[in-house]
Amino acid sequence: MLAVQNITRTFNDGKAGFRNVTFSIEEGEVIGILGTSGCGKSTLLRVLSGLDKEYEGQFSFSKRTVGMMFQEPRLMPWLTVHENICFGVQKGQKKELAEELLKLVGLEEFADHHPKDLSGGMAQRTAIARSLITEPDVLLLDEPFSALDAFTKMQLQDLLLSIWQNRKTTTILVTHDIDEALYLANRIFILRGQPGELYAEIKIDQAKPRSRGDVALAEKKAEILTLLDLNHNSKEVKL
Ligand SMILES: Nc1ncnc2c1ncn2[C@@H]1O[C@H](COP(=O)(O)OP(=O)(O)OP(=O)(O)O)[C@@H](O)[C@H]1O
Repeated sequence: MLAVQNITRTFNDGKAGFRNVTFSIEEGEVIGILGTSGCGKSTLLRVLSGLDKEYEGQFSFSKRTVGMMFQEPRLMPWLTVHENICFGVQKGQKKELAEELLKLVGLEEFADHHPKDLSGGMAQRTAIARSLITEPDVLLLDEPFSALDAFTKMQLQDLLLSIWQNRKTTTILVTHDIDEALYLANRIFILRGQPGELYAEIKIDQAKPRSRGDVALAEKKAEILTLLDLNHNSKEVKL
């Protein structure tokens, strides 16, 4: 579905956002991208989305309709929920899909509300529905739930999971949340350094839905923390 070969993004000031990144993704996979702040995760997603064309190296999609979602919902304040979902779609088109998506994200009763009348979680639900209206082959999600409280976040992770179970949309999820990546991803890529490079890949074989308290996932979490240099053995802490 996606083959990325040795791509690097260097900015005008000569600094690279990330470098020498190579990977490939199969159709229907959910890929989590984890890495500490500033290692180039958002930059990588911008390149893959086509928003940023100033990169070296190559990547190709075998199919390519991309849906994108960001940390903040980026809704048009003067449009209703329904109109926001259909934004960019020709008038009168995709009517049934819009209704289906409203139901899917649980906002049927709020279709005529404006963004100012929505909670943060409802606004992100609207953004999820909007990213799906083009029926994308791949969803690119840049920390989509990181501004939400813990409970809303878990609800929306479950919503994303049910969307994936229904549609098997190939998904790349950039996140700071290791538990989120472990809950949703088939593979997790760890970026490290500044500029970031692909440092490790962790495969998560557990079938979905997964239990958030799964012992095997906890072991993977410890492995990831070690890879990120964040798993400090208490014996080594000097006071
Ligand atoms: N337009 C730009 N011009 C110059 N440097 C940039 C630009 N955009 C990003 N960078 C730099 O590229 C590096 C990677 O930034 P990026 O936002 O991709 O990191 P990130 O891993 O997504 O960080 P965070 O997790 O904090 O969102 C940073 O050092 C950043 O300052």
